Amino acid sequence: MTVASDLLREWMPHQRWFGGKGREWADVAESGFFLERESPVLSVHRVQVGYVDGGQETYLIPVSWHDHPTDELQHAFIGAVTFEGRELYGYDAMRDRDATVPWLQHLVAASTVGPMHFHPAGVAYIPEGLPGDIVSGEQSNTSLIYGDQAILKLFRRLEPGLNPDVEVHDALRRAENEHIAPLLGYVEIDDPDGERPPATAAMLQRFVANASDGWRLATASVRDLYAEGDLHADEVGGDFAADSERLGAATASVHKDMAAVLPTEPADEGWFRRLAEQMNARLDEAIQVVPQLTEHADGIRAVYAAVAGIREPVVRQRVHGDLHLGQVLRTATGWILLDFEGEPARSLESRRELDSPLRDVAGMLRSFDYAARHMLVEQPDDPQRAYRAQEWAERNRTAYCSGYSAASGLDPCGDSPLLRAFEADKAVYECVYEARNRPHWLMIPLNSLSRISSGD
Ligand SMILES: Nc1ncnc2c1ncn2[C@@H]1O[C@H](COP(=O)(O)OP(=O)(O)O)[C@@H](O)[C@H]1O
Ligand SMILES: O=P(O)(O)O[C@H]1O[C@H](CO)[C@@H](O[C@H]2O[C@H](CO)[C@@H](O)[C@H](O)[C@H]2O)[C@H](O)[C@H]1O
Repeated sequence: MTVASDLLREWMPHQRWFGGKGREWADVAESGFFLERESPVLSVHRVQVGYVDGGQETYLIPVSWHDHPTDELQHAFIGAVTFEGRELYGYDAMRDRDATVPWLQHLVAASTVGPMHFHPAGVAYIPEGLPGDIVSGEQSNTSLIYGDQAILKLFRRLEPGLNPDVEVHDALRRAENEHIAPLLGYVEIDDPDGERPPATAAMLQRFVANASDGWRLATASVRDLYAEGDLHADEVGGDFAADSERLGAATASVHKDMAAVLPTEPADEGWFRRLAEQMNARLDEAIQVVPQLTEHADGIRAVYAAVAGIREPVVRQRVHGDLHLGQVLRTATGWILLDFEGEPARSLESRRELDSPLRDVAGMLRSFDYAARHMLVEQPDDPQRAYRAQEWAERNRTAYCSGYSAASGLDPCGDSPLLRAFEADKAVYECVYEARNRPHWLMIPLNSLSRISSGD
C-alpha cells in the first residue's frame, strides 16, 4: 500500500485535524493494510512525520478506493494511483458513507484485522449495518454519527497506550455518572515494531440526540445581549447564567466521580514548583510561535511564580484536561461532558497525569471569555460592546463557580493564584492554537493575557 504514500503526504497537511501545521518536516514514512478488500475497498494508513524540531507524530488515515472517479465524492478525493496494473481513485474514507459501515460491523464481531483489534464494551446495542455521517466542524479528530444512535471518533494522532477518552469514559460509566455519554466500544492498533503498547484508533459511544453544544448556546446568548444595547445580561432574552450554573454543578459531579474511581494523590510543594516550571516552559515555546506574547511575558511569569509558593492542601486527580463550551452538550435534562482526551497537542503520558480540577474550571472560564469576545474580533474598537462582553463573561463565570461550589462544597473561584495561573497557561496554549489554526482569532487569547498579566 506504499503507493498511497505520496498522495497522503500531500493531502494530510491541509486537513483540519493535522496538528503539525507550521512545523517543518524532516522525514515521513507510511505503512498501510486493508481493512476491507471487497467493495468498499478500505485501507488504513499510518503516516509518521518527523519534524526538523525533533518531534514526531503518527497520523491515522483510512482511504476508500474506487475503480472509477465518483462524482458524489469529489469533495473527498485524495488522488489516483496505479496499483497492480489498475487505476484506483482514493477518497477520504470518513466522507465515503459506504466505507463507514465496516467499523461497526467489526466492533460487533469483536474482530481482529491485521494489526487492528475491535473491542465492544458489551454494555449496549451497537447499530450495526448503518452508514455514518461525518460531523462537520472544527475538530482535532474525525467523528461519524450512525443514525443518531452512536458516534465513532477516529483518533487521528496515534500514541501508544489507551487513550484517556476511552479510559475515563469507561471509569465514569462504572461510577454511573449521568453527565457522560456511555462508551460502546473502542478500536486499537498494534505498534508496528511490537515494542510499545497498542494505540487507540477509535472510540464508539452513545450519540446524545436532540442536544445543543454549549458554544452554540452561549454565543446565541451573547448575540442577544449585543442586539440590546441598553439592557443588561439578566434583562435580555437568552440569558445563559442558569445554564452556566448547571454546567458548574455537572463539572463538579464529574470531578467527584473521577476522584472516586481513578487514582488521586495529595499535591506537595514539589508539584507546585514543577507546575510553575512547566507553565514557564510552555510560555517559552509559545513565544517562539507567537512573538507578540513577549510583551506580556513578565506579567505572566509573575502569575506563575505565585503558584510555586502555594502551601494549601490540594488533591491531584484525573481531570478532563481541555474543558470548553464546545465539549459540552445541553440535553433536555442537563449537561453532558464530552472528549476526555485532554489537549490534543500534549503527549498521552502528560494527559494522564494527576492534576488539579481547577485546570478544567479555568478551561471553562476561558471559554466564557471566548464566547463573550469572539464577536469583538470584527469590531475591535467598540467600547460599548467590549463592556457588555466583560459583563457577560463575569456573570456566567460567577454562575458557573456557584454551581460548582453548591455541588461540591468547594468554591473553585475564590481568590486563587492556582486558578489564575491555569487561566494564563490555557490562554498561552490558545495563542499557539489560534496562530496555527485561526490566526484571525489570535487577538482573543492575546487580549486576555494582556488583562491577566496586568492584574486586571
Ligand atoms: N456522544 C455524543 N453525542 C452527540 N454529539 C457528540 C457526541 N460526542 C461528540 N459529539 C459532537 O462531536 C463534536 C466533536 O467531538 P469531540 O469528542 O469533541 O471531538 P474532537 O476530539 O475532535 O474535538 C462535539 O463538539 C459534539 O458536537
Ligand atoms: O475541541 P478540541 O479538542 O479540538 O479543542 C481544540 O479546539 C478548540 C476550538 O475548536 C479550542 O478551543 C478554543 O476555542 C473555543 C471556541 O471555538 C473556545 O470555546 C475555547 O475556550 C478555546 O480554548 C481548544 O483550545 C483546542 O484544544
